[in-house]
Amino acid sequence: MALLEVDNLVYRASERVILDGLFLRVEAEQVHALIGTNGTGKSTLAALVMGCAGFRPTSGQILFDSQRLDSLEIHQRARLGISMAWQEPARFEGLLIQEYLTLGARQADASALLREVGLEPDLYLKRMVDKTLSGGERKRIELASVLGLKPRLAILDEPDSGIDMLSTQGLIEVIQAFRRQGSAVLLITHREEIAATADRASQICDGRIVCTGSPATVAAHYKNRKCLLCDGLECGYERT
Ligand SMILES: Nc1ncnc2c1ncn2[C@@H]1O[C@H](COP(=O)(O)OP(=O)(O)OP(=O)(O)O)[C@@H](O)[C@H]1O
Repeated sequence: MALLEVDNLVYRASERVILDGLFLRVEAEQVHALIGTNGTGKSTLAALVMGCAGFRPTSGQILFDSQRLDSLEIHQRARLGISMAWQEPARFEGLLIQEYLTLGARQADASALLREVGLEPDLYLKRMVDKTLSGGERKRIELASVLGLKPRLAILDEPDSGIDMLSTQGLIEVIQAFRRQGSAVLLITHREEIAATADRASQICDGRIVCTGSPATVAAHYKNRKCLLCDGLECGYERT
C-alpha cells in the first residue's frame, strides 16, 4: 500500500474541470516528481492533498497511509505528517526566523536547518520572517521549516521557481536531506535536473496523470509529446 494514494480524483472550480480522474501513488520514503506544463493542475492537486481552505474533491478519494483524508482539515493532515512548502511562501510578520523554524518542531535545531538550505545561521536566526527577506531567502526558510517538521510526506511546490531561488545543487541537497530523514516527497518542478533526482516521476496533463515511471522515462515522454495539452490518447496514455 502506497503512503499517498489518489484515486480517480475530480476537482471542478468555477464550472471548470481542473482535475479529471487523476490517479497517483507516492510510496513511503520515496521522492516522486510531478511534472507538466503550466496550468495542468499540479498546484491544485497539492492543495487538495494538503486540504487547503476551499479545496475539497468534487469526487474520487485521497488516502494517506490507508486513511481517507476527505473530512480532515489542514491541521489534522499536518498532524498525520503531511507538510507543504508553497510555491509562494507566506510571510509571518513579527516572528524571528529562529522562532519560525521551531514553531511546529520545538526540538528542531534551527541553525542546522538553516545550514541545510544554504543560509548562514549567524546572519539569519535573529532576523524577522518579513518583507526584508528576498523571495529566495523566504523560500529557503520555508523549506527549512518543512524539513524540521520531519513530515512523512513533504509536498514541495516548485521549490526551484522564480529568481534568486536555491541553486540547483543546493536544492538537490535539500531533497536528499528529506530522503535521509525518511520523508516521502511530492516534488512539483519544471526543471528536468531536479526531477531527475527523484525515485519516480509522473507527468500530469490536462488534469490527469498520463505517464508514470523513472524520471528519465517520464521526462522523455513529456518532451516527445505531440501536443501542449493532450487528451491522453495521442501520447498512448493507458490508465492502469
Ligand atoms: N478557482 C478556480 N477557478 C477557475 N480556474 C481555476 C481555479 N483554480 C485554478 N484554476 C485553473 O486551473 C488550472 C490549474 O491550475 P494550477 O495552479 O493547479 O496549475 P499548475 O499546473 O500548478 O500550473 P503552474 O505550472 O503554472 O504553476 C489553471 O488553468 C488555473 O487557472
